[in-house]
Amino acid sequence: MVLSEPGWAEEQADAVVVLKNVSLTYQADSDIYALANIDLSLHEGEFVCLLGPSGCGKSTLLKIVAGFISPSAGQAVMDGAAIQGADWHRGVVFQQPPLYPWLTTRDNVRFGLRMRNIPESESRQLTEEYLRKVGLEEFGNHKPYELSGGMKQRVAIARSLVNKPRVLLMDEPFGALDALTREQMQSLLRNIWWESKCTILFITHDVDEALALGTRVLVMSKRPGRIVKEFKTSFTYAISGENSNRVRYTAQFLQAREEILELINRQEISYII
Ligand SMILES: Nc1ncnc2c1ncn2[C@@H]1O[C@H](COP(=O)(O)OP(=O)(O)OP(=O)(O)O)[C@@H](O)[C@H]1O
Repeated sequence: MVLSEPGWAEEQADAVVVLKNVSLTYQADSDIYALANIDLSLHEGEFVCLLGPSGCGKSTLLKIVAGFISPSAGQAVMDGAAIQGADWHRGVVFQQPPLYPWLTTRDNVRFGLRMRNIPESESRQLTEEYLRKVGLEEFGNHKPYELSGGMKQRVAIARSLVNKPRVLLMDEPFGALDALTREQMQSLLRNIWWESKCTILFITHDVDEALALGTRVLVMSKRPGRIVKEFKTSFTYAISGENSNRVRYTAQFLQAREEILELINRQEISYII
């Protein structure tokens, strides 16, 4: 594993999304400085995990990339054009999947395709393909209340992926799941990422999850959030192979884990002081 500080210049090549000197201030009773001077590039096919103390601006950063909010300063760009509003090229998955309770699994997955007026036969074929990919082909006619938490999250993932987005933005998608389901979902996501080659930005509070999935792990400072350290990682490849769990106990994995935890804890402590 190579450890290195974030470098703006070297990150420009083959970037899908670029945030350049982005800051975000929420206008509340008093101004809330959520993000400060963020320089970040997401490259084609990367799996970038974002960690940091609670309230440091992770979701804010993701919302800027999604196009839900605009930076107060700086630029957010995708494929060379300013990000302006939400767009199906950037799929978003939240911790609590906002599924339509009155629609079946199949219709929830198809919803975005219908909005985009994709022809019926193509939409049907894509929906079945993605239901299969997330292992829900037998639950197409179920309503959300008939599904477990992990299954609902599978629907949310399929609903985003069915649009074949170039970028998938995930805000603590497995945070509410039990440990076993969480590991199964990580494995499912890793396979989908590998197969689809889409670029993923993934927020988590779980250092092990970030190291097990990411090809790059970014650690943010306390608010106003800045990216303070970047770890290039490749554990995800080994974990996808045989004897996967051994990787989690290797010296490299444990060292990276300790370093990241120490960085975050340092931020949390100085935040309290
Ligand atoms: N719409 C808003 N209006 C005002 N302040 C906001 C708004 N959204 C977020 N904030 C504030 O901005 C800061 C960053 O919030 P954000 O949700 O981005 O942090 P986070 O790192 O994702 O937090 P957590 O890890 O706890 O989910 C927090 O202090 C939060 O209270």
